[in-house]
Amino acid sequence: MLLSEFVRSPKYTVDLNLLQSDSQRVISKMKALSLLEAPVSNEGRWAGIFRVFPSVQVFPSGSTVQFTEFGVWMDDAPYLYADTEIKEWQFLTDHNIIGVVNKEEEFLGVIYVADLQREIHSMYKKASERNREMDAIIDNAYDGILIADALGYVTRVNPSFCRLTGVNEQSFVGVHLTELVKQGIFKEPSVTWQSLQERREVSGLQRYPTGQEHLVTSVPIFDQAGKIQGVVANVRDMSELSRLREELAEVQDQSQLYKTELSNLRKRVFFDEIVAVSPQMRNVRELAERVANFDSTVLILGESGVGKEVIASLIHKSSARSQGPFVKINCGALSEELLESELFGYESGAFTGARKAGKIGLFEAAEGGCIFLDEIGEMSPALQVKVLRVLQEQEFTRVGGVEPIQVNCRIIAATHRNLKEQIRKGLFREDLYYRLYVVPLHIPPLRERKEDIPAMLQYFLNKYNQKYGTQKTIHPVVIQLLQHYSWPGNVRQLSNLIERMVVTIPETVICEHHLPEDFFNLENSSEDSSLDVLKKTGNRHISIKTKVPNKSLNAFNEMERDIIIQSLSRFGSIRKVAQALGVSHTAIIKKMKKYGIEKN
Ligand SMILES: Nc1ncnc2c1ncn2[C@@H]1O[C@H](COP(=O)(O)OP(=O)(O)OP(=O)(O)O)[C@@H](O)[C@H]1O
Repeated sequence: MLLSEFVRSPKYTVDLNLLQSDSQRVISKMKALSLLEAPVSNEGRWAGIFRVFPSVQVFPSGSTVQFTEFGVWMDDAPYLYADTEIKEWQFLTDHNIIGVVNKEEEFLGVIYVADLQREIHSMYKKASERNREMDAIIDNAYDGILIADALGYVTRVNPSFCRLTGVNEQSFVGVHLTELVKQGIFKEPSVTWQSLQERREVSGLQRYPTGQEHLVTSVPIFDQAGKIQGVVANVRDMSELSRLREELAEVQDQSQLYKTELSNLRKRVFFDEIVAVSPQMRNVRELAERVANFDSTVLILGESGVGKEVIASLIHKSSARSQGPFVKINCGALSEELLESELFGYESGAFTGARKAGKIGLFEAAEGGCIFLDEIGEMSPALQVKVLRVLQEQEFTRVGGVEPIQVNCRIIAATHRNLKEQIRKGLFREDLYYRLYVVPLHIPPLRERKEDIPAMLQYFLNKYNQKYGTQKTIHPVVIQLLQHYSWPGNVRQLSNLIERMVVTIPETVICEHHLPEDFFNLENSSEDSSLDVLKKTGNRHISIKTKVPNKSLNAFNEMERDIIIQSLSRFGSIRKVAQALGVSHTAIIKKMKKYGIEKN
């Protein structure tokens, strides 16, 4: 703070000439203004102070004084330069005012001693408050703090510093930093000493007598003139940090473990959606689960409706690309041109009818995810070349475009065709076949894995009961019957049949006679006839004689005949059978005649 901030214009300034010529007038004026002291200037320069003594005259010893009737003026009265910095009250004066001059000693004004004292007092108060705050901060800091002066002597350490170094305060205060190194309290090189010598911030690890290593950061302190005042060292407890780091690593490990477990669990849930009871289907499921973890191309082989798309979608859902898109296309459902523009997109104006802005293809749409090329065996050789390029170089060109486009998507292909046969016929490229055949997954037809059928029936029954809010069950005989059906449409056909029966049959139990006629009229290659099936179910009480079955009976007739035979053996009389089946007595007799059934 500079003195100039306190300079004020005096209430009344006395001109030396006036004082000498007419001191009485000066005194009257001062009295009128209730002033005891007034600065005296001589041609704009500081000359001294004129003091009015109301009664007794006191003359400071050694002063050069000039008397008037009631006052005295002193030409050695105090004055200060305006740029004096106020640090403390350094001089004593018995005057109320002090003159202030500039460098040329021209009179600028006065300062009132009382003002100055008040200001200095408040400065001290603030400084001591700040000191107390600083003390509290330093003493309570969790980090260790050491302060040394410009020469390197320690002036202060806080309790944390003593705790971290394991050395008491007395061993530090007043001791030189190099001495502390000599005593082995600080290991060479001392970060703090280095910071002081090099006049810059220095950080480093220091090992202390506790055996522990801590991070020290030392910062030199400069005054306004850039002169070094000392150094402050901050010591951070690294043991706490390394403990936290270890804890964090442990938590991260654990969270990684949970993530893996969660993703495995999710995979399990996805794969549990697939009915797989037969060993063949279990193998397919296991293999699909395994390949899901790798980004390899998968070729799924199998008849229509066996579940190729289900498997492809599950592989995607449980792969690392699961957050990306799963794009599917049936290559057999579109013409070559349309399929090409669907798969690869086209540039603007590529062909008549093309959109002006062009269009992105499905390969681009599958970026970061997976593309499922269903019925790839139906694709034309020209397009096969383009797909091969995607597989080999991960790039393609849009229809009508020249710029290659990079793509990152996993390819899963499927076909019901025998691709080897197609290659022989020249319809499928061998190079593409081997590119696709990295991991082949063969899904057998339903007729080759009959163990799956009861579980499938139950699975679809639950699914459609849930969907339609019904509570249908299936009679065990129907299960047996359906298990031995050849299922040309595989799982899709089975699913459709159950849905149809759940929604069309009014009764709760789905029985043989509910099976639709057209279902059995379908030419199928079941190796067992329905009749054989019923026989195999082995009702030991059957005492029904049947003639040799008529070879021309179709599946439905066979089933009708089986139902009558089975009902007769169960209920014992034609009347009861008619009742149970909800038809007339004569209708049963007619049917028995038709199928050559005799009741003993
Ligand atoms: N193992 C299975 N478990 C449960 N549902 C299945 C299973 N296999 C197939 N499905 C069901 O059968 C239906 C047909 O399956 P999907 O469409 O996957 O067969 P696909 O082999 O791809 O047929 P296409 O070759 O005609 O496209 C789907 O509704 C699917 O949900």
